[in-house]
Amino acid sequence: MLIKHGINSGFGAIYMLASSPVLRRQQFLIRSLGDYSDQNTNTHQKRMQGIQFTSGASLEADAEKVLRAITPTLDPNRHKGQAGKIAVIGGCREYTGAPYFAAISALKIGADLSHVFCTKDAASVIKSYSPELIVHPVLEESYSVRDDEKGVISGKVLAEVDKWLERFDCLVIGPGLGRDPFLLDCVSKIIKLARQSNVPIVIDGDGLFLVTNSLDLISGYPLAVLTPNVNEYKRLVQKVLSCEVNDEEAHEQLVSLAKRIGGVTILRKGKSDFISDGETVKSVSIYGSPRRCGGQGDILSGSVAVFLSWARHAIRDGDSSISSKNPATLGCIAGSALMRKAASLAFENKKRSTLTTDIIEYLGRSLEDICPVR
Ligand SMILES: NC(=O)C1=CN([C@@H]2O[C@H](COP(=O)(O)OP(=O)(O)OC[C@H]3O[C@@H](n4cnc5c(N)ncnc54)[C@H](OP(=O)(O)O)[C@@H]3O)[C@@H](O)[C@H]2O)[C@@H](O)CC1
Ligand SMILES: Nc1ncnc2c1ncn2[C@@H]1O[C@H](COP(=O)(O)OP(=O)(O)OP(=O)(O)O)[C@@H](O)[C@H]1O
Ligand SMILES: [Mg+2]
Repeated sequence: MLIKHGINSGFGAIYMLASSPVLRRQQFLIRSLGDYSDQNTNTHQKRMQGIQFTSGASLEADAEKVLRAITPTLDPNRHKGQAGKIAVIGGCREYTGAPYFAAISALKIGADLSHVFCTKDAASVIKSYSPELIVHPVLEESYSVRDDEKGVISGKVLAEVDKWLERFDCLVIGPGLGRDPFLLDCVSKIIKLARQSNVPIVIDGDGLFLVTNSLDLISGYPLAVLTPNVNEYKRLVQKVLSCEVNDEEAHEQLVSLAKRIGGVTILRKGKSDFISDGETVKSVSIYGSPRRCGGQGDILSGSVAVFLSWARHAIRDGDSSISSKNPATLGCIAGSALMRKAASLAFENKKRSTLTTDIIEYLGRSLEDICPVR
């Protein structure tokens, strides 16, 4: 309706409104949904349009449909690893919760193996949270490395990660990583290696601090997903677009941001989550939880990693219910929806005392409600 209204407003009205944010927004929506109106004229294409534009003029994604399309069936013929091998690069002296939340969420959703590459101090703590995680104490912070050893140690860190890299379906870089310059320098090299091997990467937390200051690391890599919260988004907009966040033209700004970083996918977290790959924008507004305890973004990053991997497989298998060819946007839609559904179930039960670990306990049931195991 919004679009028709905009088109039929008459030239005079359009002319008068030419500079208004409302009209610019309508024009943006028309551009963004261009494919949709083209498809409307062709019933076959319309039937085949699948996921991407099922909500008509609304930006709201049909997240349940995405979840059903990409979640693999539990097939007894499959072997360990085929449902996903995820690695989280994060965890330092200060933060051990964040990498744990991301890595355990990946397993609870259905990945087969979840690794964590962290500093030595963090490793035994993370192992003690869960025997399910495979923890590599390989990262080093400046305080434990002499200046003259830095080259050698950096080479060792890279070699340790490289041994495993091609086995992973997706890396999550940043939860609880910290901001130590030496450690971040090693992580920059890990990102370069991942790109060379075409391994998808979800960048969150301190990983966003790193890439915001070194955009070349991810620029032009379509298998990169950025999951900024309010602060992280503000820093990205300032750095990339050299302006402030503009909530009146939020969608246009998000699309421009993703485009300017060369078509990476950005999931802007907030009251509603907004997702863009520089071409389209989609929202996920499923009711979540009013509790804002720390760690929910970490659940999201681990979830997006799993769903992105599954979406890649579904697209490769030619699943006809998937019209989008971008596994990154599908992974974001699915991860966002599942996280919000789990948060709402946890809140129903625990109210004000809801914690991140409670939400993690509802990931399995939330997915089961949408895609029951057959
Ligand atoms: N258990 C663990 O191990 C966890 C570890 N984590 C890890 O911590 C690292 C840093 O990540 P981060 O999220 O604390 O950094 P960032 O976003 O810069 O926020 C810093 C401060 O900004 C503020 N602020 C926040 N939101 C705001 C808003 N909407 N609007 C306005 N202000 C807002 C607020 O401070 P306030 O202003 O309230 O004092 C907030 O404290 C990273 O590695 C991450 O993975 C987390 O994952 C949590 C669980
Ligand atoms: N106001 C809100 N209402 C409902 N859900 C929200 C709201 N803000 C964020 N969320 C949801 O919570 C999840 C985490 O977003 P948040 O902005 O808290 O990330 P974060 O700050 O990176 O978290 P973390 O503490 O893990 O670092 C996202 O899935 C998002 O959809
Ligand atoms: Mg965060």
